[in-house]
Order: sequence, then structure tokens, then C-alpha cells
Amino acid sequence: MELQRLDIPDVIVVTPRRFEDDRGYFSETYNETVFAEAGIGARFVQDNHSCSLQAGTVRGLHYQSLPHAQGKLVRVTSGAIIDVVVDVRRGSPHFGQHVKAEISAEKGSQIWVPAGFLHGFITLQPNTHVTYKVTDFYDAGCDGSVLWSDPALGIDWGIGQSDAILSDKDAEAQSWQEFSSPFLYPPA
Ligand SMILES: Cc1cn([C@H]2C[C@H](O)[C@@H](COP(=O)(O)OP(=O)(O)O[C@H]3O[C@@H](C)C(=O)[C@@H](O)[C@H]3O)O2)c(=O)[nH]c1=O
Repeated sequence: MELQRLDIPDVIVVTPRRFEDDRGYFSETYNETVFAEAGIGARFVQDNHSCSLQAGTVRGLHYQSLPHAQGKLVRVTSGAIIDVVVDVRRGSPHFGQHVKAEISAEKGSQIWVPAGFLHGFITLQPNTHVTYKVTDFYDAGCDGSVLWSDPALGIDWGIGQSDAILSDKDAEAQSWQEFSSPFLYPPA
């Protein structure tokens, strides 16, 4: 398994090995022991799957606040995304900073997003299917969204604000200013 720590080093891109033959390939997409050795010693309790029909769909920037904060292990089974995470861990030297990674079905890479990050992505291809494991159950009362295009975050999504396809929840999300105080997460 290939490991790449991003500029916020708790965020890791992992690319499991593929065993290729004439039929195609085989890959272990998750193995508790191997992932724990790679620094992803999480207990996952729920698997999610979203399908976005059009390229340019933005989902995010989402979080679940304490006590239901979620770590997420995200992969793409069809299509491709740019995944974006923002560090919101109180006391983190990277607070408010973001990192991005392209995650695609073709490459089979995954991104590990620990609890304490805003998470979102933009689809690069139509019919993009994203599946991800999470470390806590969905809790509607703790679920929230921060405006993906807030200039205070300085994220280049590669798309104009009016061109993105959004849910109503994400189009009307709170600003970074509104979110960032009080801080919702424990120290890194
Ligand atoms: C996230 C979630 C949503 N739902 C429901 C609530 C709602 O009626 C419907 C659609 O939810 P959303 O619009 O929040 O779906 P979506 O915009 O795809 O939300 C997801 O975005 C990505 C970026 C993440 O990081 C995820 O954790 C999650 O927040 O599905 C669940 O039942 N369980 C869940 O775990």
C-alpha cells in the first residue's frame, strides 16, 4: 500500500495494491491491520455511498460536531473527485488551512480524513460514485455545512461559484466566520 501524508500530515492518501491479471485486478480496499499500521487505526461503524450525476457537483464543506465527530475514509468507485479538507481542530497549527487531493476510480486511491476537519469534494466526471467509511453514526442534530466558496478559506475549486451544482443546504451554508467561533473540536 502506498502512503502519502499531505501538508497537514494527519490527512493521508492511501493507495492499496492492485493484483492485476488478464481478468482485471483484485485489491483489498480496507484491511483493519494494514490500515492500523499505516496510522489509520479507526473503528468504522457506517459505510456511505453517493452518486453525483454531473461533473461540477460540489458536496461540502461538511462536519458533524462533537459528540458525533466523524473520521472518514473516502474512495471513488466510478469517476473522479478533488477532495478538500479544512483543519478545524482547536489548537492545531494548521487551523483554517486546507489540503486537496485528486481521488479517482482509475487509480484506486483513498483519502483518510480524521475527525476535526471540514470535508467536501467536487466531481470531475459525470456519474461519479463516492463511497466512504465513517467512525460515528450519522446524527442530523450535529450535522453542519460551511460555505464551500467562502473567500476567507481561499480554496481554489477550479470552478466559478455560479457553475457549481449544490444542495440547498450547501448553497445556504453558514460562513467560515460564523462557524469558526466557538471551535467545535478538541486539540489535535
Ligand atoms: C450524510 C448522511 C445523510 N443522510 C440523509 C440526510 C439527507 O436527507 C440526505 C442527503 O444528505 P446530504 O445532503 O447531507 O448528503 P451529502 O451532501 O452527500 O453529505 C455528505 O457529504 C460529504 C462531503 C461528506 O463528507 C459526508 O459526511 C456527508 O456530509 O441523506 C443520512 O441518512 N445519513 C447520512 O450519513
